[in-house]
Amino acid sequence: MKPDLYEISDDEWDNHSFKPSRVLKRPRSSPPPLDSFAYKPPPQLTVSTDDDDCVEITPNSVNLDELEDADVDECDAAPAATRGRRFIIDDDEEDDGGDRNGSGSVDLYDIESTEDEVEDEIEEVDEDDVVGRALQKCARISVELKGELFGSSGAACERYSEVESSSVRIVTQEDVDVACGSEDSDFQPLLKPYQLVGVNFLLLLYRKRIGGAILADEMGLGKTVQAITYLTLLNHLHNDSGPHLIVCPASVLENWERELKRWCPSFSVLQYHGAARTAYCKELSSLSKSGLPPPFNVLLVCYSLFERHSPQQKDDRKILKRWKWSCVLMDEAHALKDKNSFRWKNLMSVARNANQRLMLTGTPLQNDLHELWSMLEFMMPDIFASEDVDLKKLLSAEDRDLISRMKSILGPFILRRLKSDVMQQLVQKTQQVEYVIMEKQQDHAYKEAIEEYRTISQARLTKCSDLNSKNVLEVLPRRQINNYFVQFRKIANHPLLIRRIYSDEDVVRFARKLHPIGAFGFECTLDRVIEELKSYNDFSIHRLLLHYGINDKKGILSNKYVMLSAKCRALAELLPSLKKNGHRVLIFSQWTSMLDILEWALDVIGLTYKRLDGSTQVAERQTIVDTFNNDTSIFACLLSTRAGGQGLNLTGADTVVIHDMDFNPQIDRQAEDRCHRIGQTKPVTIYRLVTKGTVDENVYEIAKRKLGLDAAVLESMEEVSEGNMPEKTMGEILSAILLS
Ligand SMILES: Nc1ncnc2c1ncn2[C@@H]1O[C@H](COP(=O)(O)OP(=O)(O)OP(=O)(O)O)[C@@H](O)[C@H]1O
Repeated sequence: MKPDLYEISDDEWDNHSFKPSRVLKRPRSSPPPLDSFAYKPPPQLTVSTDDDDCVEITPNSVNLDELEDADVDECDAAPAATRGRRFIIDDDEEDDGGDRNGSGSVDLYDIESTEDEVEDEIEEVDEDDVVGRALQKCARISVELKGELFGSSGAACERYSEVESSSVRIVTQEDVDVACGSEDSDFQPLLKPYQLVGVNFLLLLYRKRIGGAILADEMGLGKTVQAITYLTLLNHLHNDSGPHLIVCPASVLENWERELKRWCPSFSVLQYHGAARTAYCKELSSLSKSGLPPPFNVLLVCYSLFERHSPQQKDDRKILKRWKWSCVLMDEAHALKDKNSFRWKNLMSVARNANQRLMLTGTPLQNDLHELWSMLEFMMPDIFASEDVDLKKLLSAEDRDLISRMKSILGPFILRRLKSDVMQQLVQKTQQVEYVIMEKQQDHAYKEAIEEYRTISQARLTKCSDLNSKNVLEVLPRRQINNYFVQFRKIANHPLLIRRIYSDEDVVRFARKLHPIGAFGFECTLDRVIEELKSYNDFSIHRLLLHYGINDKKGILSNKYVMLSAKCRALAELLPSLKKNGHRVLIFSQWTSMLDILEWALDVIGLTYKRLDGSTQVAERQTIVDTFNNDTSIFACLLSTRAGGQGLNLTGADTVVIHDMDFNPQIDRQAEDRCHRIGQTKPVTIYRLVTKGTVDENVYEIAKRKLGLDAAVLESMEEVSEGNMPEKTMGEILSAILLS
């Protein structure tokens, strides 16, 4: 079965390409803190808010020819007028009334003729400078918007509490009560104060006709709730009842529906996935073809609808493109970090004509600045269009001036609050790195792999006699480097993830037994079965033998084999003591086969658990979450980092074990925050397992370095220092192991 959005199967691991990261050097001068809606003191600007304060942004349509996807049809050819956004500085139009075409009584003037003071803020840029041009356009709106956000009072609002009083100007909790309340329900829609600021931020951008926004609060601070309240208020204040399109990972579809019912009971919501999709697709198709409005206020879909090229998905997307969406809302919007992906392009072809593209993500900066740019381009394609320019080259993480400029200019479009800033009452989160030490068998397996790969590398090196290289990148093909690295990671996690116990002779013997019973299908030849089994790891062979009840002198493995790994042994010590002290645990791994082994380990240790990964039926996922949260007799929940790490509320646990870390630390951060979020009452502890003396340690170093970039762009600079780990790409790491 095709895995879910981010699920990585073992096969895909083999093809995984790890991107090298960059070292952040100490900045020449510290960039300012993120210039955000919530925290920035008012700039000392003299922006006029007199009449005529309207800016029209010149449409800069995305080149449709770039979309390779056959999806692009007549629906994409939106009139230019709908692409350009009007930005109104004048705030006295209380009856904005959903007039989002810029018609009505407001006067407009061209962006080129803004105030002199504004011009002073904007640097001259070269015409060919894509990034500079975009930032220049953005700066114009940014300057105007800042003036609007902080008012003319000039009152400083460094801290959240001050922002609360100075910025909450459009709606208050009373408005939320009226808009979200329902007579049929006891539910009290009470927003936390910072959430009220968030809803006001979104409403302000809507009223200013800014076509996009990023709500980037840290995970678990209630982005879903703020976004839904915002949609409710659009209906209540602006008579804008949609239709809205919400795109999210499969695991959180149910949660969205549930939260929509609670916070927006008046909306009709349709989940367009699985059985519901089959039931509604004809009806929706004929309604949209006839130009009739959709029979819902909110349509909930998964990202997967934009990823594939099946006729069914193409039809679905055609339906979506026929309607004009008010707000297209992307949850876990870092899914749009690659503007060359089908997902990005297909979703853009639906979202382009929406009034607003609202992005929710707790981790906006995943790896590099060009990924952030992809999101920005999605959010406001008119401004951030980069055509076919290679952004990777333009957006260097080492360009401190660029980072500083981006932070300052993007501030008004991105609202990011950290838990430490807004929720002093949120329980403490403690991070712990557990270095575990391999015992004999695992250590041998690791050393054997080093020897084997070293021999191959040295042989290659000798062949290229003119090379006296110390870099495997010059000696081995990229794919082989990836494979070696993955093999090292596997052994560091569990030696059963490679084949070492079962010899080729064993495999042939098992194949002779499995072939006649059709274990691989009766049409499969014996040779093919042997070939297939040879590619299996020890654990997979063991499981197959177990399944078919095949045993001989060296057949099914005994339970002691599951404890061959240092990590499993560490868990065998840690978990029972956690249980004894009343804790409950989420255990994350990136590999589904590792989760299988962990199930075995938990059985051996004698602990109860649930499991959720990409192969779990979407309809079942919320049930698993609810069962785990409510049934305290279940001690652990095993999750794949990709399918289980996003959006889920698992506050039933207070401890997280990251069994194997990701190169991208944001993925692990997402996982940690499944239980460190609103609703958590106990202090949370995160354990990261790192196998000593293996590439695990390098992965941990790389992850730490990437977090430094995140801190530089989105947070304060405190975390970035010269003490960062030395720059070691995967190639360099392998060079050190294999060519030394
Ligand atoms: N004002 C509130 N009142 C009651 N419950 C709330 C409130 N705000 C958020 N919650 C609850 O807190 C939990 C976390 O909220 P939510 O899922 O919206 O966070 P999030 O920021 O979207 O997280 P993630 O980034 O992980 O998706 C949810 O169970 C939600 O119902």
